[in-house]
Amino acid sequence: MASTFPANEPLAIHLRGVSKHWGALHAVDGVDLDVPAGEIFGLIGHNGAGKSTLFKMMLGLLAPTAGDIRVAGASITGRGARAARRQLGYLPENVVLYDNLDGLETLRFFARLKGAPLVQCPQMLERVGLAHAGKRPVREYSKGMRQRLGFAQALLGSPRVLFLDEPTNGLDPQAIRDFYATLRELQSGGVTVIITSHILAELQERVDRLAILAAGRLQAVGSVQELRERTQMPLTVELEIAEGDRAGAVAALAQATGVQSEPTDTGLRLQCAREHKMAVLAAVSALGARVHDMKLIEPSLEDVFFGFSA
Ligand SMILES: Nc1ncnc2c1ncn2[C@@H]1O[C@H](COP(=O)(O)OP(=O)(O)OP(=O)(O)O)[C@@H](O)[C@H]1O
Repeated sequence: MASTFPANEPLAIHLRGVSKHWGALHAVDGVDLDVPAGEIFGLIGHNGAGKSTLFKMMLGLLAPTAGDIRVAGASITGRGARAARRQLGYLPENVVLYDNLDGLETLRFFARLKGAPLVQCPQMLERVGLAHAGKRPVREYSKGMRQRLGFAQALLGSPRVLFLDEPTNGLDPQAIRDFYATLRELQSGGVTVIITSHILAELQERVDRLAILAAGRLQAVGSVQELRERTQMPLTVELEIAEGDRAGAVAALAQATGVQSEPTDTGLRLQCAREHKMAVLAAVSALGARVHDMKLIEPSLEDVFFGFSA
């Protein structure tokens, strides 16, 4: 499942044959993956698919049973691993914070652990929209504020590769927008982001590429559009047509394309294979003024996910 990039393309992530077995349980099983620097890359899968285990191995927190892991150009185990880890930022699924520390003290604590400059702490609070709360104890923080503080600690030390495990958990819609805007800014500075989420509609528009993991194995890697095309799922066409014109439209579309449409509250819906899209559009166009409006709906990332992981 490895992708091939030009030889001179710097790779942020390079995995070959990576496995983690706990006895008979193969949590991660023979994963090959390349992620070029500067990508926002999604990792999706059911509960227990192996996402967090793969994250922890890429971060050097968990030793693989087998395989080769290079992150930000260096091996994450053995010689040079310490230097390699300084290039990484990590927001775990459940970030542990100390309730008695305030926001700024929390970041200073993490900065010392990471060897990051303390001067970055107020800047990171500002970056995640918590500048006003820096002196408040973390026990008074809302869920979303705690999550933002967790994100701020992941940004300390200006990492080249960021691992974010369900980072938008507990964030409101505005905070989610701000969060992804920050990711885009980081990306424009060459930072690579590896992100997991169960909210597929949120990832769909925001990742450059993604991987689908099931039972520890990669099922597919590509952009959302590439995966849509690979699953060969049909497109949906919805037409708004006045009630009196619907029967004639059904017959005309069936005759021109062989595709059967079904009635909806406002008109007709039909599904067609991607390769028949232009023929269907031509048939719709031939219906002329009978069609008041039209929507062409691509399969969602959720559809694609179920297509690959079923
Ligand atoms: N320390 C451990 N010892 C034994 N098995 C483990 C350990 N950690 C994880 N596992 C198992 O490995 C498998 C993968 O777990 P992992 O946490 O990586 O899944 P995940 O994809 O992150 O799931 P979720 O979406 O629920 O967070 C699961 O079957 C889990 O029970």
